[in-house]
Amino acid sequence: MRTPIGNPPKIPFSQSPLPVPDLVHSHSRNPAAPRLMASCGAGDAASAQPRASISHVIFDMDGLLLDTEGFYTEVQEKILARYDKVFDWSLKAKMMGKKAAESARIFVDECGLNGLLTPEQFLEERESMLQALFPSCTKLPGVLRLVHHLHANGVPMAVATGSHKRHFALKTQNHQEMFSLMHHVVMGDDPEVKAGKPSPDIFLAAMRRFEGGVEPSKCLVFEDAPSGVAAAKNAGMSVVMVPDPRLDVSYHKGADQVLSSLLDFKPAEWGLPAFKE
Ligand SMILES: O=P(O)(O)OC[C@H](O)CO
Ligand SMILES: [Mg+2]
Repeated sequence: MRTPIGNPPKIPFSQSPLPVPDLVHSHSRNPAAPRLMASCGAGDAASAQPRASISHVIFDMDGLLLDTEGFYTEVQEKILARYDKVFDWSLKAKMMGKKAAESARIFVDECGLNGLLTPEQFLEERESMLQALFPSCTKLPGVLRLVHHLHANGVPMAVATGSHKRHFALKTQNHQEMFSLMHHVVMGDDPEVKAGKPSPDIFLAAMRRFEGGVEPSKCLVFEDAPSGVAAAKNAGMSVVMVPDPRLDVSYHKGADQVLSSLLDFKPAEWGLPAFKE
């Protein structure tokens, strides 16, 4: 019998103890799956006082701009199956968004593989499978519309990804036009990024590279991972979370806003130019 890893969520989405969650069915990664959308704090309506006065935007990449998280899951499931164990979303939540070496250490420790597999062997083993999958990744719903809208309105944008340079090149090779609209990209192997998310390093580095100087309170981060949401808050920034519906809702509470999809994002709520519908 296979051994589940970690502690699978015990609270189904429909019985969440969090306040005022709305079930939404539109625009999800998997249209068949209802998704949870929770709004925290003031400013739900575009006509109300903005939640913040945002001037600059920083996007996470994996699982937010590009649909690559499923590739990591698929490959890690294959590796664990060899040890007669199953990969689950409580482990996924701990690994996602982190630098490769950090998430490899978590994988080995949490799965009880010490003595059987080193983090380095894990990374080596998954590498060829990931390299084959990355170039086929697609953009997530609402990404292009939002990036084009912000660019057309002169809002400076950057990307802050735990991904290292080689993987970034493979993932983005078919999305050059979109990435060319970013002012800059900061990757996990950048010398200024001493520690991965949830450290604020990567978001602070991304902020410093904008021209003209900008304060954290003027930056809005878009993230899908719990570690990324924590990193943005540790950097003193506002954060919109667009989580996978399989992620337990307890991970939503650090975010300033939780959306089902970027298609649900309303720029005016954040003091940004509204979409012209
Ligand atoms: O989510 P990102 O873009 O920070 O990427 C982190 C890892 O590469 C994948 O979880
Ligand atoms: Mg991510």
